Amino acid sequence: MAFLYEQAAGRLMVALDYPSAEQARNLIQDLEGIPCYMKVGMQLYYTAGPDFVKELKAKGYSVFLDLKLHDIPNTVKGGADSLTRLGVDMFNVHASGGLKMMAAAKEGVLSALDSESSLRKPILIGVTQLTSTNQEMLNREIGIPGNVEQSVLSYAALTQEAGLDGVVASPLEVQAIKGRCGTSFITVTPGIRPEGSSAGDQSRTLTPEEAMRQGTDYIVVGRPITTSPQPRKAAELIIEEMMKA
Ligand SMILES: O=c1ccn([C@@H]2O[C@H](COP(=O)(O)O)[C@@H](O)[C@H]2O)c(=O)[nH]1
Repeated sequence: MAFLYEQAAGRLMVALDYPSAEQARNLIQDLEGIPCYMKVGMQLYYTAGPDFVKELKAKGYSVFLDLKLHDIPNTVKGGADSLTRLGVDMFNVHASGGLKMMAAAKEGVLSALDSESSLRKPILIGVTQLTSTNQEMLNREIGIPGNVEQSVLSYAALTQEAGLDGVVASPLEVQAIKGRCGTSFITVTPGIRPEGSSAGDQSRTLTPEEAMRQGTDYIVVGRPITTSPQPRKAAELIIEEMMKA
């Protein structure tokens, strides 16, 4: 049972979307002992920076740095080099940046690993279509024809061609991605909403149990935990649901 619990908890990524390190530390203290992944996004990173990532690593957490790099290839290569040296366990780039940009990110990872033997290789993934994007937005605002799943699949295939390890997508697309790219191609899925919780700005959602049943590797959960009056209980309930799948 303890093994199953640890396995499930290790596939839960808690999104530390806070405006200050202090607020993030309060949640981390509340979740102490739960062996989950911690996800640092732009809000926290822009204020707390690399030192906060180092603090999480010193506490023993696996860290997903969700900065979604998107720039010209040379710049992304430099960014990827820096993030690999920082020691994050996972980071991402936008697949819409294209094949060369994603390949450059991988080159950045490899150049850092070549120059410092103590570094570990981070998992590098591509963002397909944001889980807040719906069909109408995709076609009318973003200007991509076809349905969301087709776009997600074509970005997943491009990400794999660039040599990356997996993608960020909605749990609704996991089976199609695994079917196209293989089961070892990693899926990281935000857009997770336990029964009865508000979707907010998310469009393509499933519950934790449903997402796990789709075969996803990691689920990302922010507000259902961070805005709960009892964050630890919310996280424990999500892990219980994950274990049911
Ligand atoms: O397509 C994407 C990519 C990243 N995210 C991030 O995941 C969390 C989700 O937070 P919730 O509060 O559970 O909605 C957040 O940090 C996003 O930046 C995403 O939602 N969708």
